[in-house]
Amino acid sequence: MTQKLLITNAAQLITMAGHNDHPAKQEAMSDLEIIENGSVYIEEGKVVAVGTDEEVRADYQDLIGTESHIDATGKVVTPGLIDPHTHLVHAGTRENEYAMRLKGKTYMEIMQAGGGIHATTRATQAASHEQLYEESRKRLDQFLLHGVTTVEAKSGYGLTLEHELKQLEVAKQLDSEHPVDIVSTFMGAHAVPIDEKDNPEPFVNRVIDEMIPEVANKKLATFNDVFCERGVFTPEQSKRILEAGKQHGLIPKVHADEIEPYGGAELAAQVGAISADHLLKASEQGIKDMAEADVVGVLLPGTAFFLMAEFADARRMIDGGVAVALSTDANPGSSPTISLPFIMNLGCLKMGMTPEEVLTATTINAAHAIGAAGEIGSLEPGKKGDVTIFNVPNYLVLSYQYGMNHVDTVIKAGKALVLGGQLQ
Ligand SMILES: N=CN[C@@H](CCC(=O)O)C(=O)O
Ligand SMILES: [Zn+2]
Repeated sequence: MTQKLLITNAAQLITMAGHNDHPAKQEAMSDLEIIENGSVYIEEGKVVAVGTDEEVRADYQDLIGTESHIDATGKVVTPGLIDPHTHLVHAGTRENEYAMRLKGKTYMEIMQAGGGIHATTRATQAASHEQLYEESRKRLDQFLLHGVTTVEAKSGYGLTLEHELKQLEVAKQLDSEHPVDIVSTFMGAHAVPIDEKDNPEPFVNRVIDEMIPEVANKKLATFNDVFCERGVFTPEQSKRILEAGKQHGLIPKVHADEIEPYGGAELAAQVGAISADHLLKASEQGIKDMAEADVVGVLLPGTAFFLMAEFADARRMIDGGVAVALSTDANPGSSPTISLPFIMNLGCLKMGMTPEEVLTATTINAAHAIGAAGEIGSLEPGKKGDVTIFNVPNYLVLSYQYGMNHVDTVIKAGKALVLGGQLQ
């Protein structure tokens, strides 16, 4: 039987149409392409028709009132939200470090003393494939309940070939078994193993000579990411790792200028990265380089919030011509949340973004940050039938009422998986 779904009469249908070739920049980030009293028809997982209720309803009258009909009267309909930067697959939590930070220890001090990423690495190495799968599956359910239909997921808590592969294989299995789509990133260069911290070169060489070829050979990742930060990987080491990935078809991404200005944004532009992420301390030159090289700036305000750091200057980046996307950075150390709607609140309240810009940043621009704008990120004929319906009368309420989950319905490839805020 043909799979059909008709969504009718949304108070606002936010389509985000028209930005498939390039991410939205500057004024275009405010261009939501809203249809009032809008309807969408999805068939076999793909969007077929988008328009006013009058236009669309006429062709699909027979579905009204059936199981294949969702009445969105009084609600806001958007493309399924996309989270373009997560550390989804990991074991355990680090609330003990949170308590230490509240007493004055810094994130980097904790990491350099063997905690931080190293603590989660120990837990992730010790966890079985099944344990990691189960922990991560629960997080994916939470993402779905918060309106997210696609996430990027990084490795980087394995730090050996065996355990990096384990993380990526868990992500692959989740991608095929859980309705939320996963796009994978290899991040073997997330930290230098603590017992090698005084001599990182052999580890850098293992990432380049052993891990990257094997990950690429097994087709376990699309992207290759590196934590370019003082005390972690230098710009020179990062560049070697990213160039090596390119040789094996892995597209570069950079954890850039998170703790201090370190040339990460400049490096992302130089190597042709698809995105540079964090950017709290990005330099003027780095922002200029990113705008010119079309590197998407993935901003993670949850991390600044949770590390009690100064927020990235989204306003300066958008005005300077950088296409901005937003993400949770979901991870156990610097941003233990899966709430993309809360990240949207922070985008407005702490980074100078407008309600229109944060919607663009979590839909079409987020799709561009993971190279998926041809398939997701907007509601246009031919795209995946991924839809989020919010129980609010207009989109301004989403960024105005903060810390709340207004998600009512989530549709993945034409199938309703969340109804009335509940997983089905
Ligand atoms: N900054 C580097 N990596 C992660 C944090 C990882 C962790 O603390 O476990 C991030 O993006 O914030
Ligand atoms: Zn990260």
